[in-house]
Amino acid sequence: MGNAEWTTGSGGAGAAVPYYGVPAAGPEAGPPPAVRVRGLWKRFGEQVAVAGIDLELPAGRFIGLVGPNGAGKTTTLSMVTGLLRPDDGLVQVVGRDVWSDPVGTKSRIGVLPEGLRLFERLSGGELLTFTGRLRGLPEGEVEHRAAQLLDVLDLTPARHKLVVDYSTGMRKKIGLAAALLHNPEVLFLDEPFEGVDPVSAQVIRGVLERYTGTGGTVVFSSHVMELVESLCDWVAVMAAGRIVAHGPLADVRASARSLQDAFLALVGAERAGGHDDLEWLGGGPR
Ligand SMILES: Nc1ncnc2c1ncn2[C@@H]1O[C@H](COP(=O)(O)OP(=O)(O)OP(=O)(O)O)[C@@H](O)[C@H]1O
Repeated sequence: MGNAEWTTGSGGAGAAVPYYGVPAAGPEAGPPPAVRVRGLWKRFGEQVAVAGIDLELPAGRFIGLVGPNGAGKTTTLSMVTGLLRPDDGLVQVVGRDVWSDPVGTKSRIGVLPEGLRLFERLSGGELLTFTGRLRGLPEGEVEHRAAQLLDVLDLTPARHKLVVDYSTGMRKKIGLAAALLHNPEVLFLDEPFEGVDPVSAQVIRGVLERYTGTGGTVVFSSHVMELVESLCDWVAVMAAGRIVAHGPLADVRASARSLQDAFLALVGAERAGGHDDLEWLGGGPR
């Protein structure tokens, strides 16, 4: 382990959270982190979706937010990107308070949300033109960037096709193009590779690697540990509404053989094993 393990005091419930990165810097210590979250809570009725998390994600990294189903990843990303109002807590993105300065923040971020809703009756090309103009980009610049993004994402042949007729993977790619068009500082992606074929996944991956290689920050959620391990250099692990570990990939993985093993140890490997209650399944009585 590269850095000493220490506790953020996160969770609001007194939980000790392994943190493997550098200590939080004061306001005077250089550029702000891509994301800073303090005491973030969200409940849906009785259900606590996010239980008072603290989180600091450094800029310029490829960051994976991982966790089992229902861990609170989508709820967290929604609150961090200004799509869902927190019950309590502070969210800053590149030093700006998301909830007191939503317009300023949103001009600096790109978002590919879960269940992306697009303007179905526009073509892919029209969608990008519309998005670029909404973002306040000059017309010529929008056309230039849109043409390049369509080309890189293999969507040029489909640029005149209506979005409603796009496949799942094509929708992810046009959504990614729309999120990148204004060259955001931080890109948030909820399950960007879900339903995407391996060729398209490789294309998306190439675009994201180029983006982080030139200083952009990617924060994406995923269940696919192999993918996170091969792409990310920083990981945050969520379980039951809390951050259970975060830091550089190698440190979160620590001595485990893989991120998958470290993940199972962190979120409870016993859940992955015991199937004693299913004695009737398969060879049992019908
Ligand atoms: N709008 C909502 N109303 C009620 N409960 C909700 C709502 N959104 C999320 N939840 C609950 O909050 C918890 C966290 O959900 P969330 O979607 O954030 O998890 P997740 O980690 O993104 O899960 P998955 O990996 O399955 O997408 C779950 O128990 C979920 O049922």
